[in-house]
Amino acid sequence: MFTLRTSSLWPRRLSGLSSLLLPPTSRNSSKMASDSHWLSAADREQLLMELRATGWVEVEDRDAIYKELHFKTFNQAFGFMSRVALQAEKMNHHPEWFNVYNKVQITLTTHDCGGLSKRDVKMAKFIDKIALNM
Ligand SMILES: C[C@H](O)[C@H](O)[C@H]1CNC2=NC(N)=NC(=O)C2=N1
Repeated sequence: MFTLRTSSLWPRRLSGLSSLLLPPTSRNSSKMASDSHWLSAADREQLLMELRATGWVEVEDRDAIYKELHFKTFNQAFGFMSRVALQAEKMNHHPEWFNVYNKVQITLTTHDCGGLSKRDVKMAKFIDKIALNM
């Protein structure tokens, strides 16, 4: 792990460089953090319109989106869930879901901010893409 040691004499004008010297994961974490913030009103309108078009609906009593997927077989449904599970781990963003045989019910929301964030949109688009290819 790379740590940047700066003395109190560190020239202020250079202090801004310290964030550039941090390993990329540290910089990305701020991006990741912004992705888990509540959607802005403008983003919300546009992004939810796109998701409604592919069958996502807004949940009534919470800031979340929901979709029900039906597959030909349980194996296809489980295979779909396995692929989504790997993506969820990769994104550190997990669906709330329920499976009975060939049916998968999915609710997406960001627990860290108590509502919808860009991560939910990214996960929903991933789910739509995977479901099409099952
Ligand atoms: C500690 C861990 O990073 C957090 O709890 C992650 C895990 N998966 C998550 N999934 C979802 N849907 N929302 C979150 O806020 C979230 N946070």
